[in-house]
Amino acid sequence: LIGIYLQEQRDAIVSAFKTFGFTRPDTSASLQADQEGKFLQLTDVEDFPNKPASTAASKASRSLRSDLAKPVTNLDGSTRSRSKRVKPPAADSTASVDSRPTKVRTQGSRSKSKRVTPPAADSTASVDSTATKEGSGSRAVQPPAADSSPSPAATSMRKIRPILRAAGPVPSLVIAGADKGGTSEAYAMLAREFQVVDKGQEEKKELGCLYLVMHGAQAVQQCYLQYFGQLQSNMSKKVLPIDATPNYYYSNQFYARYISPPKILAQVAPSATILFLLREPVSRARSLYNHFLISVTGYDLTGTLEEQLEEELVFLNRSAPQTLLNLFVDARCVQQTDCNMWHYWHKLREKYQETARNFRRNRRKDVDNKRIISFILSSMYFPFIYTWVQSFDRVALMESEYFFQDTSRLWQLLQIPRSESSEDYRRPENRALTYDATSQLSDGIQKRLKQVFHRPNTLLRKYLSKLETRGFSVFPSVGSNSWWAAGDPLLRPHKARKVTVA
Ligand SMILES: Nc1ncnc2c1ncn2[C@@H]1O[C@H](COP(=O)(O)OS(=O)(=O)O)[C@@H](OP(=O)(O)O)[C@H]1O
Repeated sequence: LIGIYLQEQRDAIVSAFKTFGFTRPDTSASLQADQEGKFLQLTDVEDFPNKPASTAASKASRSLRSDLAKPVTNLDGSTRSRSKRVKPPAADSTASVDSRPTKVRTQGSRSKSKRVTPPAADSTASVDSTATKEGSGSRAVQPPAADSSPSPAATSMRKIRPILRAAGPVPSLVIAGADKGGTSEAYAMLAREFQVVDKGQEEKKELGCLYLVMHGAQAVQQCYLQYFGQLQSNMSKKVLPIDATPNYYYSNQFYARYISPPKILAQVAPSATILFLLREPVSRARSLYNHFLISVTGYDLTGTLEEQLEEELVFLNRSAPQTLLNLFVDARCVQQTDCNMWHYWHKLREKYQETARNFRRNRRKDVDNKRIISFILSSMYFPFIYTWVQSFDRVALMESEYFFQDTSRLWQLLQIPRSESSEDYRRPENRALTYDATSQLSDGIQKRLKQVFHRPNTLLRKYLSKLETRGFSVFPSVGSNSWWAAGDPLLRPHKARKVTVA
């Protein structure tokens, strides 16, 4: 932990130096370019360090293993065949977990005195249909057959298959984004098929354990222990510990400038699969706007969607954010070993809050310090995806629109045997909610949105294509018809309808 802390501090100091224009000689050329606001050539994306994420993940896991005194519970017999044995948590250590209130606990009712006991070795059914019995009742996932030149499909299977193995009281699957990308439906489909939290826990889509990132990896791990500590198959269902908190990908609530949430999560759950459902940015903005308009309080949401977007576009076109934006959008900073992208991201967001508040103050008197939602920045997916891939080698990505067309594609993506159910798992409010005229966008703003998303979407497409060749699951394939293949948001024609709330 001291090592991580020192590394974070070092990143912070170097980032601060860069922000103020002081650089080390070896990075001065790129910073010079940054400050001139020049974009990297697109070809540079292809030159992104092809650092195998597994190295990062295993390094992170190694460091946590030595740091965390408390061993994790093994949920699946298959892990017993590993050379390293995982011990169940001691009863007293569990008590200390439970006695420490966390932010997450306040979100739902949790039993404070719950003791975590190790599940019976054979109680958890392996999810993998290829699992075979090994030894006395323990189950193991068969390693993929060795192939000399794996096809992308075969490689992606290899990447994804480990999802089917529960590896302790930590999530096997994290649906990390995007909010409004269809994550509730994806979660509901999985929760219908699998036991997702332990029986004493209320089923909850967004566990939010990573919100504790400021308190370190151990706090995150302890939070998961509450949900998954006693996770066992209830016989009718197989086990798949899931955390589906869709704004993890851009760390909505962390404000942990010098901490990389994916890095911390990789220390806690290095073998987790990270799923992203990426919705076309403008549809996402529209959906987000309606969501906040109708069911969320505590944010300063005024005016129509167009007015909100206008504000953000004006901000993004100013010269000061441009420099930050270029650093952020290109994920250029991530390519330097001494730079933390999250620093630029949070700075950018903070500046937006400040600027938008000033815009609003000029128009009306009653502006307070409520948070202001950004509809554009968080849909610039590329830098986020990039940093997540640096920490995890099991990442699956699907275009939301592709998922909406046929939700059973989720089973394919995750290599889970197909479910026959064709139920609509959408939240009732999502099913009943329709947009009203306040989400209409003029041609002028659509054109400007197209421009602002051109660069991030192009980078995303290039990067996804690279990931695909590296064997990551990307659905649909980057070559086929998708909004990211188009390079620009599709800006589909949109009919105004009456708002009805269920
Ligand atoms: N099958 C299917 N077909 C079409 N649209 C679908 C489907 N499943 C989910 N959705 C739409 O996804 C939006 C909700 O996304 P999330 O569940 O990720 O939202 S949230 O972030 O958890 O609040 C929400 O979008 P909007 O209706 O545009 O707001 C849902 O309607």
